[in-house]
Amino acid sequence: MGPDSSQDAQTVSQVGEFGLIDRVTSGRQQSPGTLIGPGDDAAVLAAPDGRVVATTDVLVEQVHFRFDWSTPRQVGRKAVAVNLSDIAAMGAVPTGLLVGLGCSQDTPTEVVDELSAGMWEEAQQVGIGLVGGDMVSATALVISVTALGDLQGRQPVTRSGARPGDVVAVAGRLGWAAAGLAVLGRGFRSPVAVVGAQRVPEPPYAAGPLAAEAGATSMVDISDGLLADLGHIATASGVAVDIRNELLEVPQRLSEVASALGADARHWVLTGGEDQALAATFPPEVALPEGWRAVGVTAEGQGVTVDGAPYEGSSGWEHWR
Ligand SMILES: Nc1ncnc2c1ncn2[C@@H]1O[C@H](COP(=O)(O)OP(=O)(O)OP(=O)(O)O)[C@@H](O)[C@H]1O
Ligand SMILES: Cc1ncc(C[n+]2csc(CCOP(=O)(O)O)c2C)c(N)n1
Ligand SMILES: [Mg+2]
Ligand SMILES: [Mg+2]
Ligand SMILES: [Mg+2]
Repeated sequence: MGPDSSQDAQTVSQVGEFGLIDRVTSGRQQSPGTLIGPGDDAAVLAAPDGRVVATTDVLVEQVHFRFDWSTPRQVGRKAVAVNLSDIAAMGAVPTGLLVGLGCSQDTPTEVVDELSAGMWEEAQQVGIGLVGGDMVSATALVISVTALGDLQGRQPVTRSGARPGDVVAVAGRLGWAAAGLAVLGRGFRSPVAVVGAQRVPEPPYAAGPLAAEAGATSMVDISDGLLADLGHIATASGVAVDIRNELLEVPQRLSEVASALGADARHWVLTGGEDQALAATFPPEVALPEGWRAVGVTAEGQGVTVDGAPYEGSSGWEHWR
């Protein structure tokens, strides 16, 4: 953390808006592409490629995280990770982050310090920094992260380029965060791996640019569920997607948690969000890049099926549903 502008302060209202901004911005090492960082009316980042990739995801307390389930540092990491995975899903690398934070006046300054520390931790995994943001009073704790990225000369990999006959592949974990959500939801707080996955995703950041270089025809990150997010590729590309159960590994760890809870591990793998894995389609002649595994195929048609049949039940998370 940067220097404490008010050593004995307990809440954000005692430090004030600008004190809070000082706390989270001072003493931070920005990446060399940051021409102007926090402190002016806007940041200025180098855009080596001439194009800028931009994405925003908002996280709300009680909807996306709970402080009795996760520490503020873990929430900070997750808020950044879910945005960095969207950059990766375009085949880009991240260049900088902007963070909007809303919190009530009695929020302990330590919570903001730790959120900020978590965001910086995740940002530094990919060598970037927080170049700006905003702080406002709010009735619920809300975090809005905007990530910017660079395509490094590659074409963006959209959701709309899949062709019939492509191979559907994934990189990263599937179902782990959903299993962790089930564990936490039943009141267990044990630090098992799946709970760790729900608290802090580990998106396969490098797999996005690798897929783009290998010639992926479409790509998406899995925030809502494999079937739900492949549905966006199916719709945008005008193809049918079929997931093959025999290709879809259900990790032993998930099966163990599922049998302890009386749940279905395969359902978590097919429909669980928040692992921020990547799913992409590749022409059949392409060798899958490192970290990618085939899970299905595309065909003429529409919609997403599992072994040729529509999936019974919800295919993933949808707000307000
Ligand atoms: N309020 C909005 N105004 C304009 N565009 C929006 C708005 N909300 C979402 N979008 C756009 O709609 C598209 C789909 O958004 P969505 O949030 O579902 O994607 P995502 O961020 O990949 O998924 P998730 O939020 O589950 O991580 C994105 O291109 C997003 O920028
Ligand atoms: C307290 C609590 N309750 C439920 C969940 C589960 N959850 C929330 S949002 C989401 C999908 C991605 O969201 P978005 O589409 O906004 O990116 C999922 C699976 C959670 N993480 N924490
Ligand atoms: Mg979104
Ligand atoms: Mg996404
Ligand atoms: Mg979503």
